[in-house]
Parts: sequence; C-alpha cells; structure tokens
Amino acid sequence: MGQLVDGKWKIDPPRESGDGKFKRAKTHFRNWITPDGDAGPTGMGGFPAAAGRYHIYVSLACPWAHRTLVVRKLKGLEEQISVSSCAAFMGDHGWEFTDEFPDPLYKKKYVHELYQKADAGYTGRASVPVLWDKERETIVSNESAEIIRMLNSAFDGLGADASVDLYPAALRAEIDRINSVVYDTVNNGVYKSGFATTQAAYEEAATALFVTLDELEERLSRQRYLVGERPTEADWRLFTTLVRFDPVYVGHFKCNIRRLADYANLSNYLRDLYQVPGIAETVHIDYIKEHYYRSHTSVNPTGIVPIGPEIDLKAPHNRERLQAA
Ligand SMILES: N[C@@H](CCC(=O)N[C@@H](CS)C(=O)NCC(=O)O)C(=O)O
Repeated sequence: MGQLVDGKWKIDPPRESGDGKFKRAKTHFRNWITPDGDAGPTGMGGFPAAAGRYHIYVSLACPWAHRTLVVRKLKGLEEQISVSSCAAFMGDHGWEFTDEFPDPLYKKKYVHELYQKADAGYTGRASVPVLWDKERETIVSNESAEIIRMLNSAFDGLGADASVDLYPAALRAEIDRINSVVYDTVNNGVYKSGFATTQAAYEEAATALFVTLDELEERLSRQRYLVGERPTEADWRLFTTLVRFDPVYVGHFKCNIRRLADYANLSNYLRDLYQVPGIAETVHIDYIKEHYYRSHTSVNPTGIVPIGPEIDLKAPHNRERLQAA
C-alpha cells in the first residue's frame, strides 16, 4: 500500500498510530453535486446534477464504495451515472486497473493517477470510491457517506426514482445516531480489529464490534429495518459490512466471537436486504474474498483465499411478519 505525498506516490507501512490502533484517514475531496450547481454543505460549487456527466470509480471489494453502487441502483441512476471497478488485487501502487477492469475514461494504470490528475500536489490516500466529473475532469468527492446523499437527492429532477428517499427528513436524527455507532464499531470496527498491531487494540475493537452486533440483533428482533418502515441509508451502510462478515471479517480480520450466521435476526435481515431487487448484482463475494485475502499481506502473508464459508443469501428470510419501527 501507499499514498500520495505532494503528488508523488510513496509506498508506506500499514497505518497505525504508535499504540497499535488503526487510524482511518480523513477524506479530502468534499464537494457536492447539487440540483443547480450551488455549493453543498462542504466544498465548492460548480457541480450541477446532469445526466452522463459523472462517473464513479469503485472497487467491488470495498464496503464504502459498495454503498454508492447500492444507492445508484435503488435510485435508478444507471443511465445517468456510469460506474467502473478497478481490479481486486491491491499491491504496492494501490488500486490498479487491468485489461479486465480498465479505466474507461483515461486508460490509467492506477487509481492514484486520477488523484494526481485532479490535484497535482495532492497529499493523502488514493481511496475508492471516487466520484469523478467528466466535464471538469476532476474529483467531486471521495467520501462515500456524502456521495450517497448526493445520489439520494440531487438527481430527482433528472429521472432518479424520487419515491425512494433513503434519508427522509423526519428520520434524520435517528439515522444519524445509528450511523455514528455503526460507523465507529462496525463499518470501521472490523478494520480496527483486523489492522490492529497490538493485542489490546485488537481486543478493544473486536469487543466493541460484538457489543453493537448484539444490540442490533436485539433491535432487529422487534423491527424489520433499523429506522422506519422502509430501508434507509442506515440499513444500507450496515448491509455492506454484514455481507462481507462471514466470508472475510470473521477469518481475515479475526472478528470471530460469533459469526453472522449465529445471529438469527441479523442473518435474516441481511438476506432481506440482499433480496431487494437489483441488490444481489452489486455483491461479488469471490472478488471480495480475493481482494482482502490476497492484498493484505501483513495480515495474510500466504495470500491463500479460503474456500468457504457456504452461505445462502437467497434463502427465505421471513421478515415480512415484523412491525415497522
Ligand atoms: N472515507 C472513505 C474511505 C474509503 C476507503 O477507505 N476505501 C478503501 C477501500 S475499502 C481504500 O480505497 N483504501 C486505500 C487506501 O486507503 O490507500 C469513504 O468512505 O469513502
């Protein structure tokens, strides 16, 4: 792995802060696509919603990028916003493009070259997702939490499905509350567990992760979705971690106090979300496993990808019986 420093690629050691704890870097490009091109809550204006103007670079392995694929699908934005994935293996040069997973816009070799194109002096991680403006040839945003909000609302006048609102005004406070716990202990918690370099840091992260999973299991025994009567952003942000849990995080990241399969409600909830029309085609388990097990050589030096586990995400979930929150 590595990162850009003053626009130059530098291979770096795994990130931790001296106490064995994994520290996630802050994102840099924080502009917003808005219906009229006015500036959003952060960043600069000049990025109006327009069909065909924007592209999202993802890796199919990445749970943060996966959020953007889900919301693009649910909002019916496939025609308006193009998408491409880089290859599963991430080596010393970061995310790579290959013949099978090319850069459709510029034929670049690495994702970090897109960051250099956007800002020749950029210092920071070359992460996915990248929301790219084909007209101004720059990065609008590399923050998935904000990209999904733009997709949710900015394109409603341009043919997006306005009946799907993943962040309804009346539910925002509760969605934000759940998001913040789930981000810290689950979405990022699995990484803090897997990339910890001391026993204490690992145990702290893994313990907090399972405290939250136990709480979510209880909540989801009473209600079908985390907030309200339809899936919201809170559900989809949890979904992309849960779908990777037994295939990757239990083994590779040592999140193994329990498997997701041991949680009846969380397992059925995962199936319920997976079976929403269009979602299954955003999930690529073999690619996901290949990325994590082969790329993180500090965690899995042999690069061997485990065969299992067998999971059936298409099995009945029996959650229609549950009340709305
Ligand atoms: N805050 C970012 C985090 C994205 C992120 O960490 N992506 C990972 C892949 S799962 C990545 O590209 N890592 C490469 C790196 O940090 O060098 C977001 O949510 O959009």
